[in-house]
Order: sequence, then C-alpha cells, then structure tokens
Amino acid sequence: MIKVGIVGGTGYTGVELLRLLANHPGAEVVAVTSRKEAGMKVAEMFPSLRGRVDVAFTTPDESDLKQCDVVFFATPHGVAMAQARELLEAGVKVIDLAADFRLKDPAVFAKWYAMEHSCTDLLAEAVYGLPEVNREAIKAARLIGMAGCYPTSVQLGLLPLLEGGKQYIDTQTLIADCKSGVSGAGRKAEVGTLFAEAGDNFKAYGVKGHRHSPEIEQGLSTIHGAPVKLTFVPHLTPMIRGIHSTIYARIQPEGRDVDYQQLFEQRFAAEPFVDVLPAGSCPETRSVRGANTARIAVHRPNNGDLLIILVVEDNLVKGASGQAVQVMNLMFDQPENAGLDIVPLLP
Ligand SMILES: NC(=O)C1=CN([C@@H]2O[C@H](COP(=O)(O)OP(=O)(O)OC[C@H]3O[C@@H](n4cnc5c(N)ncnc54)[C@H](OP(=O)(O)O)[C@@H]3O)[C@@H](O)[C@H]2O)C=CC1
Ligand SMILES: CC(=O)N[C@@H](CCC(=O)OP(=O)(O)O)C(=O)O
Repeated sequence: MIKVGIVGGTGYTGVELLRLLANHPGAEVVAVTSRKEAGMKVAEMFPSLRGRVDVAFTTPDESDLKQCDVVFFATPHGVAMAQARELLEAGVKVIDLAADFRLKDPAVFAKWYAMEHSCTDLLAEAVYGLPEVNREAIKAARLIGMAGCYPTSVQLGLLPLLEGGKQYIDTQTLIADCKSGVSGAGRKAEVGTLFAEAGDNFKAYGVKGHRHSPEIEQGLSTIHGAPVKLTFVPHLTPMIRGIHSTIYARIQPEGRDVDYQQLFEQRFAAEPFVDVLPAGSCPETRSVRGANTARIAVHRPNNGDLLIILVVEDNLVKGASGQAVQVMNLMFDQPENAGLDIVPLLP
C-alpha cells in the first residue's frame, strides 16, 4: 500500500483527495493535517466519509509526514515550498496542488504570487503535473507542481493543435474565455463566494491579469516549442463545481485542409481521461461532475478560418485532486485509473 499524507485536509481539494483515495485499492491515507481542526476525526467533520476514512486531523507539526511514501499539499501557495526539501531528503515524494512548483522562472513566480521563491533548485527539478503532456517525466519524478484548474482545461484544448511545432493556428492571438464554479475559490470564508453574492450572478474577474495567464502561456509554449500568446479571461458562475473553457483560434493557411475532428479524436484516443465528443456537440459541466474526465468538442463554423474548442472538467477532480491521484498512480507504477474509475454524477 502507498502510504499517503495530506497537508490541508479540510479544504475542498483536500477533502476531494480523501474521497478519491477512500476508493483507491493501492493507497492508504495515514496522515491528514489541519491547524484549526487538529484532534477532530475526519468523518466527524465530513459525514460523507463516515465508514470510509478512519483518521483524525493532526497539526502539520505533529504529523509524521516523513513516514509517508507521498505527501500531497492541498494548501495555499507558499506552504509546500517551505516543507518540500525536508520531505524529499527523507525519501518522500511530494505532489503540490498549489502553484509553488509550476512556474519555471522564479521572477515570474515572485511577480504573480507576491512572494520570493525559497527553493529555486527544487523548482528547476519539479515536473509539471499534466499527464497528457508529461507522462514519462512524471513517472520518474519525486516532486510535482500540479497544473492549475483553468490551465489544465486550456492546455488540453489546444494540445493537438500546437504540439510538435504544428503551424495550423495563429499562436499569437489565442483567446480562452473560461468559467468556473465557486468551489474553485476554496473553502475559506470570503464575501465574493457567499451564496447571496455568487448565486444568481455572473461576472468576469482578473481581466487585467490573472496568475494563470503566465502558467498557461508557459505550458503552451513548451508544448509548441516556441512562444505562444493567449488572452485569458476567467468568470465566476453560480454553480459549485465545474469549469467550461471556450477557446478561439484563427486557422492559418497550413491548417486549412486539416480534419480537426479527426485530429482531436486521434490525439486523445489512448488517453484514459480525455473524451472527444462527436462533431457538433457542446459539452456540459455536469457531464463530468465528480469524475476525472475532461470532455472536448471542436467546432469550425461554416468551415471558415475560426476554430472554437469547448472543454469541460470538474475543477476539483481533473482540475485538481483527481489529476493529482492520476499523477501519484504514474509515480508509483499503479494502473493510471486506480481510484479514478468514476461515473459522473447527474443531475
Ligand atoms: N479549489 C480548486 O478548484 C483548486 C485549487 N487548487 C489549489 O489547491 C490549493 C488548495 O485549494 P483549496 O482546497 O481550494 O483551498 P482551501 O482554502 O479550501 O483549503 C486550504 C487548506 O489548507 C490548510 N492550510 C491553510 N494554510 C495553511 C498553512 N499555512 N499550513 C498548512 N496548512 C494550511 C487549511 O486548513 P487549516 O487552516 O486548518 O490548516 C485547508 O485545509 C490552493 O493552492 C489552490 O490554489 C488547484 C486547483 C483547483
Ligand atoms: C473561481 C476561482 O476563484 N478560481 C481560482 C482558481 C482556482 C485555484 O485555486 O487556482 P489554482 O488552480 O492556481 O490552484 C482563481 O481564479 O483564483
């Protein structure tokens, strides 16, 4: 059994890790931290886990995380980078769901996260946690910076069009118009996510600049092998789970004769967690609720020069904890779908 520790077990991604790992045949959660709820049984706080998770929260200081084979950080930005070195030196693998190990340039990290990076050597070593792009590197890694929720959807939507230096689309004018459910903002109390503020309401935010822009551009540029520019506008929608990304790309002369439906179907045919919908479809966020699946549809209206790619995912699953379990499975040579064989919840 893989011995698992979770730092930040009371937040939305932490409890989602607990839910998924409760069904994992090869992993056992041996430590879960919370500073505020230390001493309380996990299942007392989250009755959905009664009979499935039999551990209590401990403070991060009390928790013997070094006895684990892997520790997930489901914490705010800046927490993992303060603790990763000690764990790695003790032979523990580290999977960070925050952004501490995503951005390769420490100056870019400092600009967007308003803090200096405290271990740039580990940043250089860390592997980006997006299996459809980095599967082999993930298998060999001991430190993972998981892809962000919006960045996962946008990179999957553009992967077949950009990888291998393809010149099918204009890589300098891409637009990603993205919507997220409120759980994307985490479980902490904030006015903007109160029911009376976020319910029956719809708004864009971060239009001047969002910290996922540099992450998406870094990822797309790596996939393409040359700089890619993208305008990213996130929106908050009155739903709990789910991300819907609508991506616009201009087709270049080299891409005029490409069958995009076939390109997407072929690229993702062997991917266990990416589903390309039949031509003409529009994916719904509820079709992936609770599951580690991204569903994608590609449209080319009137066979013109505009491609519209629609991507849906559950921000807490493929956008965070499910993808983190997928990554753990790769790192520990488990079946990639262990603990993740889930039918989405309807309605
Ligand atoms: N929500 C989402 O959809 C996604 C979130 N993420 C990222 O995952 C991370 C967690 O997000 P989310 O679960 O939503 O956040 P929450 O705010 O819901 O939970 C944060 C957790 O971290 C713990 N925590 C807070 N500060 C510290 C600290 N200094 N040391 C140790 N533990 C701490 C909290 O417990 P306590 O205070 O009791 O210790 C709590 O359990 C974030 O970095 C977020 O950006 C990534 C993808 C999607
Ligand atoms: C709706 C909402 O507020 N979403 C968050 C993004 C989700 C998140 O936690 O960001 P990471 O994926 O980088 O960890 C935001 O825009 O800040």
